[in-house]
Amino acid sequence: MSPLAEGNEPREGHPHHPSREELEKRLEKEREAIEKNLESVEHVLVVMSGKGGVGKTTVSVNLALALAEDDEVGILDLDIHGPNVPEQLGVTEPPQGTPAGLFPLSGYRDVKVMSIGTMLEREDLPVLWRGPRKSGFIREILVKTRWGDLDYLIIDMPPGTGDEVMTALQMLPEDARNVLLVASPESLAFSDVVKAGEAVDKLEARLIGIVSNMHGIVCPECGSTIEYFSDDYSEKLAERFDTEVLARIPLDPEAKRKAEEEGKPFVIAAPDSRVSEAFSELAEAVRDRL
Ligand SMILES: Nc1ncnc2c1ncn2[C@@H]1O[C@H](COP(=O)(O)OP(=O)(O)OP(=O)(O)O)[C@@H](O)[C@H]1O
Repeated sequence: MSPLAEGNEPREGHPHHPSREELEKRLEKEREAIEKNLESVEHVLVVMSGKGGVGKTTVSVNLALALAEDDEVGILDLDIHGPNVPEQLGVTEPPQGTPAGLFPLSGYRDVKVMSIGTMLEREDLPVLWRGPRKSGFIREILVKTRWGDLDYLIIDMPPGTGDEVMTALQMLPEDARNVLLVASPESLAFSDVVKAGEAVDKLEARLIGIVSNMHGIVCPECGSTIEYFSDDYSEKLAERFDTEVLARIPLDPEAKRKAEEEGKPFVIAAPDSRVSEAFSELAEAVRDRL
């Protein structure tokens, strides 16, 4: 409802607060544009987590690269406050903006990247935006990005279930609302991931599975994976949401060292590591479920 009584709108050229109906119409038009825009994309996968730092971006980037071994892949980074995707995929230039839309640049393995990370004037300054501006930005990116033909588009969300997640899931067409939840085997993250799982349901999205990150540690001496929790909370999550743990990604110190040294993701810097193997398994499971 407009704050002004109906029949008493501001004069032409005066500040105008759009009514709920006007807003709904605008959103509907944008939804249609997004649907049209995604016609050239075969599958969309939204990567979410309930908690920061569990490895959502690591999973998005390495999964994208594992899929890109055989398929055309794009990645949309919607983590407005911590956009790390371009850097991890070796993209430093901003996307090409033309009247026909925004054209993503390609990183390693030709993965197409779209992120606010390469659009900012100053990388060292924070983005201090309130909810409506973030939502507007996400809608604009979804409307304007020209992905071209893709087999998979991975969307890396910020942690939690805030404005960005709600906007993206509400604007995506129904068949694009496929969610992969990143969890960890420990109890600490459990209740937060449960909330994210509940949000998936409320936002009428489809949970395709759970990935348990930092699941055990790879012994640098013998190469076996050492479990360090007696209970597996990712399994409990899968039971709760009637889904499956699609992959268990270990913490691999040796792969991490190589990745740090080269400044590249695990799958590129340490292709033969246990962690890269786990990402290939995840890619297979994702292919099966989409
Ligand atoms: N399986 C793993 N093995 C080793 N290190 C990992 C693994 N997964 C993630 N990390 C490291 O943990 C840190 C956090 O990961 P990442 O940035 O992917 O988390 P995130 O959930 O996206 O964080 P944010 O909440 O900031 O969005 C990074 O330094 C990453 O390299």
